[in-house]
Amino acid sequence: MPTFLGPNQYGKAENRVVRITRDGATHHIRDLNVSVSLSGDMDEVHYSGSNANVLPTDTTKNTVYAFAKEHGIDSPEQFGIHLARHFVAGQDAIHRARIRIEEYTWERIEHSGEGAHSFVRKGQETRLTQVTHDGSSWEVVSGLRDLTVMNSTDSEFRGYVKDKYTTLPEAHDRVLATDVSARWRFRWSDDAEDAPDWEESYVQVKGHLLRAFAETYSRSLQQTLYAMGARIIDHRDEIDEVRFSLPNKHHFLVDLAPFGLENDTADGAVYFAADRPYGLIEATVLRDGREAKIPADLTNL
Ligand SMILES: O=c1[nH]c(=O)c2[nH]c(=O)[nH]c2[nH]1
Repeated sequence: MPTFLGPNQYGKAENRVVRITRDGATHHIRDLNVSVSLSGDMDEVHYSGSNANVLPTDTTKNTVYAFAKEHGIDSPEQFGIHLARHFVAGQDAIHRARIRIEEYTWERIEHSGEGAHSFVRKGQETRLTQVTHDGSSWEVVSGLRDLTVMNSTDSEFRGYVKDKYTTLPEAHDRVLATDVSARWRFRWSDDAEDAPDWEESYVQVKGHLLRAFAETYSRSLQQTLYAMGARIIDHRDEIDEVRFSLPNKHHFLVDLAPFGLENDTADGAVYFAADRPYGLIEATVLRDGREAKIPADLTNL
């Protein structure tokens, strides 16, 4: 045969599942986007069209909804683990399952009426997880995207390389803003070990990331990135690796001199918030002795 089949996977992408739990008049929402990718003995479906090993993608979709009802959704990670285990353990031909989940969070609307069943979608970050299972080992990489943060001072950028094309003035006091996209890999990889408390872990990791952003006097976004990753690794024993992709959301001082106005950071200034181009700062922070496994390009995860 002049050709042969390379890596392949299949499944149902972007199953939108909303699970309401009732606790008397108080309701709880979990709102997920779940993508299932399966791989294994799938040569024949590609070569000859035999579907003998193919669990339909439609069935994988149904499984997501049935599991949400039967088992509930304690955390995106736990839900992903449950699904991955089911597909690999339940089908001889399926050797590996990868479950990707995005979670959209809802905040309770405080009001003086009856019941606790009104929510407003939180505009902040999207929580993410990816669970991969091959029948024996696990990889859980969680994270977030679109967590927009800004420091209105305590940031500078100077002392950089200058060549004949450099025009950027040194900044002694600038705005530092970014949309944080981060992924962190858990050490847990074996059913036999105790799994982390996924909910607690997420809240704590996000808190450390934000506090490191706020508390680091920044000489560059690179330095701030490292401080955020190092703080997570230092405080969260369950995590071995953190990867960031941080667009530098540039805020340029507007030239108001033509209008006889000084525009100086020292007494509060007016900025032009540019949307593109943007600096893009990406790096991984690792626990000593560990290897980088999260893909360099987070759009692939
Ligand atoms: O924090 C920064 N890092 C850079 O590498 C860089 N380059 C640049 O033009 N501005 C900035 N800011």
